[in-house]
Amino acid sequence: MTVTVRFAPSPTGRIHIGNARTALFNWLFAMKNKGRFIQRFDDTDLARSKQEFSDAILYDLHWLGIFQDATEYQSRRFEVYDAAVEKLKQAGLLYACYETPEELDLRRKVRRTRGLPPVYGREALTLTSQQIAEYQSDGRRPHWRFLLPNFAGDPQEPERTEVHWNDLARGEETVDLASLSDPVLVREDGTYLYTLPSVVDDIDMGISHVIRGDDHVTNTGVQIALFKALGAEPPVFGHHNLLTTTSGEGLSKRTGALSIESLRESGIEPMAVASLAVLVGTSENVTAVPTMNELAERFDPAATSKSAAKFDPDELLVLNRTLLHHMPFSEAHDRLMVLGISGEQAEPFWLAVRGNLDRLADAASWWRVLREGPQEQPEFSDDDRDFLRQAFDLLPEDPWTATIWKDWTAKVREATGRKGKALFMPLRLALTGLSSGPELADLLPLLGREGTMARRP
Ligand SMILES: Nc1ncnc2c1ncn2[C@@H]1O[C@H](COP(=O)(O)OP(=O)(O)OP(=O)(O)O)[C@@H](O)[C@H]1O
Repeated sequence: MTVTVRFAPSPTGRIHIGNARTALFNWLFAMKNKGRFIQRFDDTDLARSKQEFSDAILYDLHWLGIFQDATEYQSRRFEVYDAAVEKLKQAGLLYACYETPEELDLRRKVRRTRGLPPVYGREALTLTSQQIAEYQSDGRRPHWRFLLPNFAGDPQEPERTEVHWNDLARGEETVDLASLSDPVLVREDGTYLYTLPSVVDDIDMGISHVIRGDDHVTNTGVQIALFKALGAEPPVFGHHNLLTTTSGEGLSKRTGALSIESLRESGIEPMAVASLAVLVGTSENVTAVPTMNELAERFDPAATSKSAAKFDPDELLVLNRTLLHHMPFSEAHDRLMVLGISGEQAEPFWLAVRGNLDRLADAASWWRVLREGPQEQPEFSDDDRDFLRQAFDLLPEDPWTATIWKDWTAKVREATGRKGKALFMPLRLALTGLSSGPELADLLPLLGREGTMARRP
């Protein structure tokens, strides 16, 4: 069996870190199993869905390192859903209901006072043709409910209303269909709710594994019943825990909180985002994983905890630094070019500064320091200025060797008697204008003798 997974967001805003967790779980699962990844846009709500959001979601996924084998739009597939509706009607599994929301509300209240579960009592199944004609002449249009089976496909156990599945992330799961109303699949105005298009597409697109957030656990019972009603074998399901903000609030595309776009714009590396989005809320340690292949090796859907996990963007900065500190020049090359960092010095420069970066773009300010000198002239005491002049006069002549920094500072130490911070700090300030930064032993060869002498106070 070919493993085929899908990520199916509604294109109603930019995706957030929780959506990214779902997309990554699917992508890593496909990677591990040499499977296919289908990007499917749940855009049946034509009023709220926008093409610009679908495009932006693809952009965000590509930035993260997720590449789809196919892209599908539910809004282009209405005939397929209409055909499934016909099939269900023919089988007597989709029935017309005429109740208004107020009438349904009243019935629920009555059921509650009688101690019955507040589910739909299937009253529409017993409507006479005269009652239906009356509703229709009143201008009422039906909505359509799916008749849930009162046994989970097993004629030997007609009393059983429970649906069981072995969840990839949560293990054995059970939903009791008796606790649910027959779900509405088609609204009065003929539009579809989420359930039917999703199941029809999963069948049509050969989805073997449905991996998504645990906000869908209850839906799964109904969906398994619908797969069976449409004559298909249900896929394997996996429901991972949701991510929340640090204060425990849920995420929504509509608020824009923790959007992938905002994380990218704040200069975070995609693999820092992916590492935290996948490993947080699991029994794995959260570390910066440099490549998707390595993350796929660490990924285990069964390692997720059952409760929601807090996503702390401050943790991203730590992971970001670790990734940058080890990032090879070949990986940084193109982005450094965009920052104007190129030429022979680009590689030694990168190796010198990467250990000091919070964000890759910060390399530009170090490049400026190197090219133009300190951006702010430091104030020196008379003592330090005398010391610096003496030190710069001791700068060895060309050609320099790899040990130039060691050689120079040894001479300075000997001549001035200064050592430790008293020796290094004025030199660092004179060379860079800053009190901390990359190893001066690495910067000095990049400055060259001329560049270094130009910084003599
Ligand atoms: N906070 C979250 N943490 C993890 N996964 C989530 C989270 N929110 C949504 N998902 C998952 O993202 C996928 C896409 O869902 P959907 O498009 O409905 O996103 P949403 O953010 O919940 O929706 P909305 O547009 O209503 O804000 C689903 O599989 C869902 O389970």
